[in-house]
Amino acid sequence: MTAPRFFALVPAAGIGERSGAGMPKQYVEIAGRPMLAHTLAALAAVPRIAQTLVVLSPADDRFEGALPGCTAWVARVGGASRADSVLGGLADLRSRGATDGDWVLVHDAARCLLRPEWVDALIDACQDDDVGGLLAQPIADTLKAGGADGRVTATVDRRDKWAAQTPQMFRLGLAEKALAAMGAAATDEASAVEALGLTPRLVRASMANFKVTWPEDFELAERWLHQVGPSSR
Ligand SMILES: Nc1ccn([C@@H]2O[C@H](COP(=O)(O)OP(=O)(O)OP(=O)(O)O)[C@@H](O)[C@H]2O)c(=O)n1
Ligand SMILES: C[C@](O)(CO)[C@H](O)COP(=O)(O)O
Repeated sequence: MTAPRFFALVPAAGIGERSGAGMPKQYVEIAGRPMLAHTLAALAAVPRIAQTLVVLSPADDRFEGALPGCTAWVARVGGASRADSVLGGLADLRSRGATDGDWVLVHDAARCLLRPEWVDALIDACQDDDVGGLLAQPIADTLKAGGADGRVTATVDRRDKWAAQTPQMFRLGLAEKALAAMGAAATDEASAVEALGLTPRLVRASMANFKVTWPEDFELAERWLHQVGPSSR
């Protein structure tokens, strides 16, 4: 039996509506480079990852101009939801020779502060696991549930709560089966795997691995990137 390989899959087919950027947020420049370029550079710095596949929207006309010379594989198979885009990417990986037993690390294009050492920590923690797992961060704030009127409806016990991040690492066959069963309702791979009755492993990362979502997040990401410095990207 051949050893499983590790592939990264970066869904980058979103429109970035909440960011207010007026363009897909993965192409907004942060510290002089499109956000997507930072994300791919972090994954390229992980020697155990055999190859990274970027999933773009079929209508994407920015990628080649924004990331010239990019050596990642590209598949224009993005769908209406993140889950659809990931499923399209998994099928593309399969068409390139990946098999059920290979590991796939799905990572949001929008988490551009990823550090290679967190990816290594995830792989170390999960490569012998029966299920797989994800980077995550224990909740540090008191958690409130809110109603449509903008008022608190409850304070939620935070003691066992984690904020799910990416990469999320599962075997190709399991990720495909789980996402196909749950469909667009799956906001991440782990929730789809959980719906099959399995328990993904939580691997602590850092708050710095946040997802650029809102307009103010671009400046925050830029500040972090300047602190980390270009040499480690
Ligand atoms: N149909 C979609 C929706 C999202 N994504 C990707 O999934 C990641 C996480 O999604 P999110 O942060 O929600 O990005 P957007 O969907 O672009 O943002 P918004 O919801 O504000 O429109 C992003 O890298 C995004 O490009 C995708 O590939 N295909
Ligand atoms: C996958 C994810 O980043 C984990 O926190 C998140 O679920 C993506 O959610 P979004 O609503 O598509 O941004």
